[in-house]
Amino acid sequence: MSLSTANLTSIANASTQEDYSCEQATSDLQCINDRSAAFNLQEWRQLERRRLIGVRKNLTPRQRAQFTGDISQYLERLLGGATDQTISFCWPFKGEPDLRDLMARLSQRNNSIALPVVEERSQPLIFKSWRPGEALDRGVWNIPVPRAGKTVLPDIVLAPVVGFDPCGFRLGYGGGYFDRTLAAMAHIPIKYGVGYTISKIATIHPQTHDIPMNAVVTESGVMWPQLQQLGMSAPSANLSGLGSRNARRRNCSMRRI
Ligand SMILES: Nc1nc2c(c(=O)[nH]1)N(C=O)[C@@H](CNc1ccc(C(=O)N[C@@H](CCC(=O)O)C(=O)O)cc1)CN2
Ligand SMILES: Nc1ncnc2c1ncn2[C@@H]1O[C@H](COP(=O)(O)OP(=O)(O)OP(=O)(O)O)[C@@H](O)[C@H]1O
Repeated sequence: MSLSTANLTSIANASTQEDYSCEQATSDLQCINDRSAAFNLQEWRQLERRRLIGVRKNLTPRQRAQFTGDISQYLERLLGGATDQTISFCWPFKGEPDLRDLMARLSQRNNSIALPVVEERSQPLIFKSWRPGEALDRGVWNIPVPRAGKTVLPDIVLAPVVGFDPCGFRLGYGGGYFDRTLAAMAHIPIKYGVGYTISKIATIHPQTHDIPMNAVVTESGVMWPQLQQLGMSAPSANLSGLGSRNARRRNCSMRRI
């Protein structure tokens, strides 16, 4: 038996409430698992993505501009001292924050800007260097990609979020591209999620392949995941398929520091 769309939607809605904790979300999932072995996490994620992109698209142009300005400022402060760093950004897509001005400012300060390219579906992304003003081509999903940049490995990866949770896990568009890419990189870059506060949910129900961000930057500030003490009323292992690599990140809060 699979869960009805109405049930999934009510769980998705409940999980957006501020006082709805990771623990609560996990025990709800246990409940669902008890009732139906067929709880479909992929289906749940798909619904959550659709809902969160809808919420994001409902921001007014004025709100979006205001939030984007605040996010850029927090990011600039966070990366302020950066020189000689390779920083990957994303060309704005589907209502993501538009960080093109920040790309230009950081580029002027001797950093290299890179943009991700989907060379092959379901494979890691590659990053190509790009300077503001240089030619772009239309890539997969029509997202602009550098025409002539060389392939680089970023020191800092800025990853737009469709959703994020207090443990710093992100939900993207469902291709698994950032997770695949980060898993394949020989040297581990600093990873910052970038998005709006309205995209925060109680948990993305992380799986073994999900790689958490070091911090998530929103218009409210730089949010750092804080792990709660282990062993505190942690439900039994293996809920929602949480792999051992991510098992420590079950119960977190986020702090602005
Ligand atoms: N601005 C930006 N550029 C980016 C990313 C991103 O998150 N933001 N990516 C980060 O990875 C890569 C592109 N990833 C994407 C993955 C899926 C879809 C997409 O639209 N997918 C379809 C179907 C998804 C599905 O399989 O269910 C859709 O949503 O209709 C778009 C971009 C590289 N460039
Ligand atoms: N390292 C990996 N190796 C192989 N498959 C992976 C890896 N990471 C993720 N995937 C697969 O990609 C699919 C989508 O993953 P997920 O739901 O985490 O996407 P997402 O985080 O929303 O997307 P994205 O990372 O592109 O923003 C899943 O089926 C998952 O198994």
